[in-house]
Amino acid sequence: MTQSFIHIESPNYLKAETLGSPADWAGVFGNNRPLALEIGCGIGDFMVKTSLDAPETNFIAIDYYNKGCYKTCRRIDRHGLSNVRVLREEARQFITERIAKGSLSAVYINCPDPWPKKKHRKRRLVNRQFMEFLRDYLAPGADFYFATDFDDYGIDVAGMLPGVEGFENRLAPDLYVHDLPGYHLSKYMLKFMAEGKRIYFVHYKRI
Ligand SMILES: C[S@@+](CC[C@H](N)C(=O)[O-])C[C@H]1O[C@@H](n2cnc3c(N)ncnc32)[C@H](O)[C@@H]1O
Repeated sequence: MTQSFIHIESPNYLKAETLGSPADWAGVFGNNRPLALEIGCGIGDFMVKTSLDAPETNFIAIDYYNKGCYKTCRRIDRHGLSNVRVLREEARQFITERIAKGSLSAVYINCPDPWPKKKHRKRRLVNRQFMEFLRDYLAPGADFYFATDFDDYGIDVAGMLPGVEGFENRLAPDLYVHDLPGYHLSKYMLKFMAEGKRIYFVHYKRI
């Protein structure tokens, strides 16, 4: 069955091709506040809760899922949020083309696709190569958050990050925790927790 493409009519929905490379985010938001990015925002529930907590931060929420962007925009608009913009974009391409190096104050990745089959693991978004790529776009002191319900993905990322230069573990001596006070729970986290699964939270700082 083919899914119909939803046209998104929202003042907070942007088309990347209308932006510069890198984009002028201060111009987009009309201020020079810190710039945070959520990759794979899904339906936008985490983004709404997180951006409501931090009105002094500008947030970009991206997902390459059209319906997710639509739902995220609906939520953002309903809450009258002016500090979030949504784009239907693939993470690596978007960051490369639209984000200035050293400019992100935080990156959030919640429940990225786990690609559970061994032969598909190389398709996972977060690995050493991705972290070395992302490192250049983070400002000094920027936060990196990763959360997954998938044991093997959580343990892999938690075990890989200490070996990536330029990051400091904010949860040390733990490599990950199953409860991160103050961090909002996303739709997928809640779904997996209801199934009795534990979430692996990882939190690093760019040094
Ligand atoms: C399992 S869902 C989780 C959604 C949400 N973060 C949550 O926790 O409820 C993963 C989402 O990430 C998006 N996604 C996966 N890889 C992506 C990429 N490379 N760039 C942008 N979005 C991506 C998918 O389209 C999907 O909406």
